Amino acid sequence: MKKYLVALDQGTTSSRAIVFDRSQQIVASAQKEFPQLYPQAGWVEHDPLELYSSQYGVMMEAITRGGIDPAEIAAIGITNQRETTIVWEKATGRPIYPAIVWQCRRTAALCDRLRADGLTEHIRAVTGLVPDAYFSATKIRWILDHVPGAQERAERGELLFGTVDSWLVWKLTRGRVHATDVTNASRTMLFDIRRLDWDETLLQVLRIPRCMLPDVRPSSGDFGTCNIQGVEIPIAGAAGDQQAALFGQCCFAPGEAKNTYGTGCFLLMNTGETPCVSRHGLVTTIAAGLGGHVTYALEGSVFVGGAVIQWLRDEMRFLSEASDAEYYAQKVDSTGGVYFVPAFTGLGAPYWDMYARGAIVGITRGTKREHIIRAAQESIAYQSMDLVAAMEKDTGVPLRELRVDGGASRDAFLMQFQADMLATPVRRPVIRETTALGAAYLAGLAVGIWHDPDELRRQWRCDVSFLPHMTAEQREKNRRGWAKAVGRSLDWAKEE
Ligand SMILES: Nc1ncnc2c1ncn2[C@@H]1O[C@H](COP(=O)(O)OP(=O)(O)O)[C@@H](O)[C@H]1O
Ligand SMILES: O=P(O)(O)OC[C@H](O)CO
Repeated sequence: MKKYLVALDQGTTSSRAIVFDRSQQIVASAQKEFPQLYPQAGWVEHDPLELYSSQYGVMMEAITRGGIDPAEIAAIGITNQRETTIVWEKATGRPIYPAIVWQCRRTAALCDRLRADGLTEHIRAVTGLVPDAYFSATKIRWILDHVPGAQERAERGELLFGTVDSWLVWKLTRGRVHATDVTNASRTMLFDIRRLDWDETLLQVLRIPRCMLPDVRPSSGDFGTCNIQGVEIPIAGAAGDQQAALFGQCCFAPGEAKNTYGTGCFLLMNTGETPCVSRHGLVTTIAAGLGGHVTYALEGSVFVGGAVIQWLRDEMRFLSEASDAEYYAQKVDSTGGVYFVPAFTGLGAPYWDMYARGAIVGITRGTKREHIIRAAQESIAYQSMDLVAAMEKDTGVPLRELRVDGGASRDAFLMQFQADMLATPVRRPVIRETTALGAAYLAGLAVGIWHDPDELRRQWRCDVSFLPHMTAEQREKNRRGWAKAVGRSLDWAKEE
C-alpha cells in the first residue's frame, strides 16, 4: 500500500528531504548544505547543478535510511527558496549562468529605472509586489543581458527560465515538464495575480520572451513523475517555501498567520479569496489553495533573519554553533543599549531600501561580545515586529497569535523576546518542519492520502506557547531604540 509522502525542501542554505507517513510522522530525513557564492559585494549565487544534486542526493538518502520501497511512496511534494532565478538550455538542460539568489542586489539600478519610468503602480496593481531586486523579473533581464547571445536564443525558444521548483521539476521529470505553481509564479514580478497569467506589459518592458516561461499550475496537482528505481512516482505538489509553511501550519482561514525564522524571516497572513493591497510596505502574494480556489496572503519579508547568527558564527567567529547564541544572549540582562540592524543585503519589508546596509550602533567601552550576540538575536524579533505592525495597520485587526517555525525558532530566548515585543502569544508547533509538511500536505491531498484541510487542522499540535511578560514601558523604549537604529542604516550604499 502507498503510505509515504516525500517532501523535498530546497532552501537557501541547504537541501532537505523528509519522508512523512499518513499520520504525519517523520519516518526519515536527510539534509545537505551547499556553498553560497558571493562573487561581488551584494551579489549572491548558487550553482543550479549543486542545488539539484544535493536535493536528489538527500531524497535518495532519506528513502534509503527509512528502508522505504519506492513502490510505497504515494507522491513527492516540492517546496523551495523562492524568486531565485535559473535559465537553462532546453536541449541540454545546462544552466547558462549560476542561479541568481533572491538575496542578490545586482539589479538594484534596474529596479530604480522601473520606478523612475513610473511602473511602480502597475507592478503593485498587477503583481502585488514592489519593484525590488528581490524578485525574479530583473534577474532574468540581467542574465539575458550578460550572457552572450542569450536574448536571441531565448527569443528562438532555446532557453527556459524557472524558479527553483521549476528547475527541480524539469530535472526530476527528465526534461518532460516545464512548470511552476501559482505561489512561485507570484514571486517573479511578472505574474498577474488576479488573471493568473504572465503580464504582457511587464514582459514587454523587460523584453522577456513568453516562450521561456513555465506553465503555471495549481500548487496541489500534477507536475509529472519522477522515476525512482524503476517506479514512476507522481510529483503532486509544489509551492514556494513560505506558502508551504503557511499551509503546513494549517493557516487555512483568513486572519491566520505564521512567521518562519530561517535565513530570512517571512511573515504571511492568509487573507482569503480576495487580494488585500498593502498600504504599509507589505506585498500581496498567492497562498497555496485547494480545489481550484485561489487564496491570497499578505507577506512581509525580512532578508536577514537567522543568517545574522550564521554571520556571527562564520565571519565574526563569536559562536561555534548557531545554537550557542541563546546561551550567550542570556549571560547579559540586556544589550547594554546596543542595536544591530542586519541590513547586509538592504532591507525588505516594510522599508524596501535596496541601499540600506548593516549597522551596529550604541557601542560603548563596556560593550561585550554577549551584548552584540544578544542585539543580533533581538534584531530578528524587531524586524518581525515591524512586519506585524504593518499587517495590523493593513488589516485593521490585531494579531491574535503568531505561529512560528524555521531553524531559528528553536531559540527560546528569541521566541520569548518576540512574544514580548509583539505583546502577543507566540506558538511553536510540535512539528517544526512545517515547510516540508506543507509540501507533503499539498502532494498528499492531490493523490488522496488526505481528503480535506480540516483533517489536517485537527492534527496541528502546539509544543510551546511563549506568552508576553514585558512591561509596556520597556517595550516602547526598545521599539524607539530600534526605529532610531534602522534610521542610521537606511540609504547607506547609495552612490552620491
Ligand atoms: N538555535 C538557533 N538560534 C538562532 N538561530 C539559529 C538556530 N539554529 C539555526 N539558526 C539559524 O537558522 C537558519 C537556518 O534555518 P533554516 O530554517 O534551516 O533555514 P533555510 O531554510 O533558510 O535554509 C540559519 O541562518 C541559522 O543561523
Ligand atoms: O530558504 P528560506 O527558508 O530562507 O526561504 C527563502 C524565501 O523563500 C525567499 O523569499
